[in-house]
Amino acid sequence: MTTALDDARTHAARVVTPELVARLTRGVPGSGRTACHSPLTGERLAELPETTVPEVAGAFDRARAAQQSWAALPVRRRAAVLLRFHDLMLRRQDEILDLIQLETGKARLHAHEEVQAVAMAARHYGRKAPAYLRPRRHTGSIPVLTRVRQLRHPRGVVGQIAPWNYPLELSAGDALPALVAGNALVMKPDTETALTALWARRLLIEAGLPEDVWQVVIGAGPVVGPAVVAHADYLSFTGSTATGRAVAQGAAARLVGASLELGGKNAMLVLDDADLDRAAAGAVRACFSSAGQLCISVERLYVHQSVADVFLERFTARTRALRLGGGLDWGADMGSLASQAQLDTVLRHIKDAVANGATVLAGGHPRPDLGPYFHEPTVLDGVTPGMAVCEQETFGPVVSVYRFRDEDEAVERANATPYGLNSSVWSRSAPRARRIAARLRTGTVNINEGYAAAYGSVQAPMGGMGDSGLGRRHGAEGIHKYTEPQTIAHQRVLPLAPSFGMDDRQYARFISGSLRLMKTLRLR
Ligand SMILES: NC(=O)c1ccc[n+]([C@@H]2O[C@H](COP(=O)([O-])OP(=O)(O)OC[C@H]3O[C@@H](n4cnc5c(N)ncnc54)[C@H](O)[C@@H]3O)[C@@H](O)[C@H]2O)c1
Repeated sequence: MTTALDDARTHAARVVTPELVARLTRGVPGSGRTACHSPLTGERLAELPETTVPEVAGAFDRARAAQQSWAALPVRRRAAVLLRFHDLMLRRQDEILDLIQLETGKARLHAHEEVQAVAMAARHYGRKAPAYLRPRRHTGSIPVLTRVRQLRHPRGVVGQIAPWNYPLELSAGDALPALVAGNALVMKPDTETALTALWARRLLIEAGLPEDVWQVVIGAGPVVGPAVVAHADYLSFTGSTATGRAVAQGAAARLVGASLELGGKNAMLVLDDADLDRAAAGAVRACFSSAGQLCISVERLYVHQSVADVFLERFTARTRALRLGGGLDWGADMGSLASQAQLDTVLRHIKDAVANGATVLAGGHPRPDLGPYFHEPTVLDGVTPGMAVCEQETFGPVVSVYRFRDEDEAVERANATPYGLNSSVWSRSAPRARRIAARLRTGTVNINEGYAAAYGSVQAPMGGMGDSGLGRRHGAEGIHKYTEPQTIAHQRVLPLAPSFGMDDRQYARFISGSLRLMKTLRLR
């Protein structure tokens, strides 16, 4: 009889062949050697090049040289690469789904969320980049006489640092707007999920990206990360709040910009008029997608006291029914945690909560029979302030349930965290839900959805308030951050200085008169 571990080993050997690793790592600078592992087995998946600090500088040199001719292409030519990438990725999605599952341990459905998100970003920026980057006219200092055009130049070489939890979305998804804006890129993925980022890079090269425009460097975060920060013209960081602060300090010292997509402790509010079946199903998805290792997943569930018992019965029944597994097929609803460190945090948070009086309504146990880092989806009740699970991001399949009396209390408690990434409100009354949504201090709010409605709306900005970060991805903000706006003002006929024999006083009067006239004519 084969075990889950035997199956995972067989899949790993079939998918991650030496030929694939050689093809994906071609061009990655690295005189050292490191390795990535599969959470499904806990064993080595592939040996990878390890980039030294001087080699990171070399990657920036190559990217800088390649950026010139990439930026000189018309935007439409660059955008066409994204559209071809979109088609290629959808055609070859099984390859990347296998790889994401092997590198992260997540269920195929959750790996597919990444393919969907990256396809949407590729299509959005592939179609809209020419409009986002088009030169704009503005009303000048003296209307008609001052002609103003605003250009958007690429920043140069963007340094991108990515985590392991959504390795396709947080590598390629964030790279696409930077590249289409005319930048080159030096990316440091998490070593454990570097193959996924490298697969996306190789596919973009097949779609027409010049080889050197996207460089990948691999190595330990505290070594290679600061080397990226030391050379980049702009930084795009996704990861924990603690590391984000260090990156922001490095960027500040060099006076380069940075966008920081950081952690969360996201709340879901179930109001007394919510559709409880829909809310229970939505909560399962919002809490346990990618085994809760999703920055916008729900870790705090606030339920109106009048519906709490009914809601909890339905929610816990659905939670217990989730099928756990690590097969490279569509058979599991939830996969593994990504590492021993993730499992340790989950075990520590549950143990601390239970020791201090919380009760486990569903789950609560690791599942070593399925693989080394599997853990049941877990629902906790009776969690109180001071418990680790109440204050800190768990980043795992653990949610705490709290009851509230009225809207004001729900909003106040949902906002009582330094984080401000995502939240969700469940109600049958749209005006009521929208009113509450506007009071929540988070970068995105979903109504009658956990996270996907806002995240999937790639035209609209997504990002965090407070300790959840700075800057936004998606939409205009998600591409304009990768550009330097430049204003070119052309003064025609009348100079902006005393002229035509006027002295300073006459000139000042003339200007004041013009300002009044402009106000009367509503010209500015
Ligand atoms: N807001 C978002 O969009 C978003 C998305 C996904 C994950 N996250 C957050 O990411 C965290 C989980 O990811 P993680 O554990 O990989 O985060 P992390 O901060 O440990 O690592 C993120 C990346 O930074 C690198 N790094 C580590 N030390 C560094 C340093 N000193 N300088 C520069 N880079 C360094 C790592 O190697 C990795 O590539 C969670 O807090 C999660 O909420 C946020």
